[in-house]
Amino acid sequence: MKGFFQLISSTEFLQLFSRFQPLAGVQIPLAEADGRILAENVTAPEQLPPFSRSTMDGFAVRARDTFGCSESEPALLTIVGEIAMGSPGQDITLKPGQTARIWTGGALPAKADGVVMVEYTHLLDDDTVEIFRPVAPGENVIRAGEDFETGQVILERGRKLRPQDLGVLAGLGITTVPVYRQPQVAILSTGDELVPPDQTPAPGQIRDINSTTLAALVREAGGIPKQLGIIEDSFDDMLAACRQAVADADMVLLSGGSSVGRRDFTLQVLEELPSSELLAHGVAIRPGKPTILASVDNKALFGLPGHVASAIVVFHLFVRPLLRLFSGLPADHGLQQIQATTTQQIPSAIGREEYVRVQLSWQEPGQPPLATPIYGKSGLLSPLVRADGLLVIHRDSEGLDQGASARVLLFP
Ligand SMILES: Nc1nc2c(c(=O)[nH]1)N[C@H]1C(S)=C(S)[C@@H](COP(=O)(O)OP(=O)(O)OC[C@H]3O[C@@H](n4cnc5c(N)ncnc54)[C@H](O)[C@@H]3O)O[C@H]1N2
Ligand code: MOO
Repeated sequence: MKGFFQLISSTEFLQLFSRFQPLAGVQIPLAEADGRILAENVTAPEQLPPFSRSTMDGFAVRARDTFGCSESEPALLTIVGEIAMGSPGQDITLKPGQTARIWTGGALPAKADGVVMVEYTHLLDDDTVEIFRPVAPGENVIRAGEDFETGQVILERGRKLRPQDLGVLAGLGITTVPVYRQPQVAILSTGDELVPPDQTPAPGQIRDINSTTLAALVREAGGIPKQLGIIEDSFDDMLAACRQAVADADMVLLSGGSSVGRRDFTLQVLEELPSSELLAHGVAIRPGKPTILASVDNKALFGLPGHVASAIVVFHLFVRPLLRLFSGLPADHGLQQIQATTTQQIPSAIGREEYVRVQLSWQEPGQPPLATPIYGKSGLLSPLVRADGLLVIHRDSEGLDQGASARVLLFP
């Protein structure tokens, strides 16, 4: 008799990922690097900024020339020039008692170490300025290399690039970036009852939901989804489709046909693929028990449960971590987690880790949010549409009392 699950724990399931490696690195244009994961450390090839710059409009000074000055006893300085924007400040060297006009972002003249804001000055004539407030050395100046020094590691491998990171790279003239290749994920739905969303189902048929939800989840997790459509419950069709999918993608998500139904070929198909290794068939979680994982070299094939909610839950718990591993990130779900307080008793059966869809309501600041379970069969989407996240109940627990504190994984 085929198809009895050999349930492993969610922790054991995640440990299976140790056999997979991140995808290779590729060089991409800086303009396309937002949100991508760095595949190498990046060091600064030069200083940023390359020269000391003023942060204010005013007068570049030798700070000690302003010491002790005030409204009643201004310092008198001789204006020896103006630093035009984009011109090298070092063309001018300040001698004691001298100053130069400067604008925000302008390059400091040689020997200058501070800038007096124009508000605290008064022009006596074209060559002489009164200074009413002293400045300390370094005041109103960003010194050369203050952001980054030459040779400093500025961004580390495994970092998800953010807009400010791209700004640093632009500032340093790094216009191609080494990032991990994004995983290509083939998505296949199986079932004779399925029709594409743009078709009207005949009696007994339903529209394919999982292809759409899984593609969106893949994209959100940093992968590139390829929807390959619906395959009928035929062993030969499924094997051919999977062979092609494995050849073209880094990961294959098959939904439906993972359970013990008469025509559930997923397991056989995954076992039949050349060089495939079945890693798991069944995981002790609810929903999501009939989840399959197989590998073909460094490629992963998931048989996800057909029930629409189960497929989403399994994606968050297992597909997301492996997509992150392929992308160069830690092999965890990467979802935000919070502690929440239950508004009612939540029963659970011993033996399977339970992921309860919950709606959160926020109390006063500093108080944990309240979590209210939204019950519904795993073939329904409405509970997930209303839910903010998944509350986790340990597999050895019979459930939670009202007012208990529990961990909630937040949907991205
Ligand atoms: N006797 C048993 N029956 C079932 C068991 C079990 O242990 N013993 N497990 C149940 C659980 S739990 C789940 S989850 C499902 C898993 O089923 P399969 O992965 O084999 O998927 P199917 O049977 O093909 O479909 C289940 C259900 O989901 C609908 N479905 C499938 N694909 C899609 C799609 N792309 N879009 C929308 N809906 C889809 C399908 O029509 C079925 O209604 O098995 C239980 N049964
Ligand atoms: O475990 Mo199934 O995946 O309930 O829905």
